[in-house]
Amino acid sequence: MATDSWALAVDKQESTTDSFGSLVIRSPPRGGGDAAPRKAKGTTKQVENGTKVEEKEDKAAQSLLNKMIHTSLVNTTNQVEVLQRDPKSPLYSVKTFEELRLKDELLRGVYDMGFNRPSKIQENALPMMLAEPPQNLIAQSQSGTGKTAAFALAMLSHVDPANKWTQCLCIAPTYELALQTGKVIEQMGKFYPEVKLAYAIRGNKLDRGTKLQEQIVIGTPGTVLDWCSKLKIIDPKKISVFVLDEADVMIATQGHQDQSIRIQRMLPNECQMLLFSATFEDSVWKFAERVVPDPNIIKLKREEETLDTIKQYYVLCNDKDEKFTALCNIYGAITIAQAMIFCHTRRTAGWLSAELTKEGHVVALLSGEMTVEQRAAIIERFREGKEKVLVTTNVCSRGIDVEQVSVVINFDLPIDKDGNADNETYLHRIGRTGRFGKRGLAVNMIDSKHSMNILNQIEEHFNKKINKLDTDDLDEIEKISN
Ligand SMILES: Nc1ncnc2c1ncn2[C@@H]1O[C@H](COP(=O)(O)OP(=O)(O)OP(=O)(O)O)[C@@H](O)[C@H]1O
Repeated sequence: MATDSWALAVDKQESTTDSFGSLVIRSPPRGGGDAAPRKAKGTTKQVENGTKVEEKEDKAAQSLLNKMIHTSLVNTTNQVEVLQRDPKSPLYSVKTFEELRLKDELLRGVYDMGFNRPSKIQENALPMMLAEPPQNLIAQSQSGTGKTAAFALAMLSHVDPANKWTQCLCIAPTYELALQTGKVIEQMGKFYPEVKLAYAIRGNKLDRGTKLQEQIVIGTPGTVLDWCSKLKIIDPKKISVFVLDEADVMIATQGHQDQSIRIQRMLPNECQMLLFSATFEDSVWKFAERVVPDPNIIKLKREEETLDTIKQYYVLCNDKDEKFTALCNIYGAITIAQAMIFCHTRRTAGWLSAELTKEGHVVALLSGEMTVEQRAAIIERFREGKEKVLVTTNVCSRGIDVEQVSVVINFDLPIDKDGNADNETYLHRIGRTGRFGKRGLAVNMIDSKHSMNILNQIEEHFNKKINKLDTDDLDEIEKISN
């Protein structure tokens, strides 16, 4: 992978940031008839389309939800691994936005958004993205770590506002994700009176041969491909920065992978290729290598979630009514700041939240048929402490980071599609508690031989014994909360 030509010259960065204008937005169509629905499907309704569709839609909805609910960066426990093409090249790191030598107008945009310092991924990726000659990059870091802001800044930095044609092209997997990213570019470019942004998304109909003047285009692969080829609205040969965002979601969407590669093939060799992903399984990596030749690689590793600070118990019950009684007993015996309760189906979640409400609890219910906006609003209310109990199915529970959650109840244990223990989901669920060094409590409700078997699989997987709790014995429950 090493090449002789690698040069990451920070002192040359100025040359990439010399001319800027303001950002004028070509607005996306509002509520266009063919706008993709924001509702997360992907559950039973989509069965006829097969499991791939389910996965795709959930991933895109989850990703959108993450974007909507992330207000702060996960900054503390991350480590960066930077794999550069030339091992001899220095690892550049910038500690302040000033050190990036951004144009003043861009700096103003950054500070106006409330950013004081670059996040880890920004600190590492931006010097590479702004280097001369342009460097290709594959970057992976979890959701909410500042990737979008990083490449938005890179695109804005590369644009020459005097040139009235599209110079930067960014593709995102869905209509909504493209809009969210567009918003970040709009905000960041607030102080640049000449730079314009256009949305290549369904519903934004332009005539064949229209010569687009916007320097930045954000869109979905299908429409971008049409604009570059059939409709000749963008001249791909004039693109100098190509960003592929959410690569992991992209490949889960049928057709997007091919379309992305077709777009990439139309771009000139010297075009800078940047690819971002929140996760990096093999399939993403293979795709990334096809899209980004000769890449620098940045991976931001999150510290492993650990079960060490979480006390885990199980409760033996015969049916869901007994599980509910056990739950009430736990609530009667210990003070719970906030709790998350996971159910296997929407039906159980709905039933449970109704029962808890009857008992006088203020309950929030989150389930798969809700729109992403509705989910984001519920999660926000829960984070603000307006409700103390969140009952949820698994569908939408990732990305919920609530510090005050002290108890996680697995009303139903997580299982994979083959009916075996879903260890990763278990870790993720109970990892909601016991954060930031606080001690957490996780209680698993067992109501059948099968669920006991699942629990045993989980114990074995994590090599950790889960003790039995007698919820009829109030003293015993009190003890576990100490
Ligand atoms: N340097 C920074 N300082 C403070 N906040 C920041 C900084 N960079 C980004 N943010 C904010 O952090 C949140 C997450 O950033 P961003 O959306 O760029 O993350 P992401 O890694 O792209 O997430 P996703 O994978 O979900 O797209 C946003 O609210 C953004 O405004």
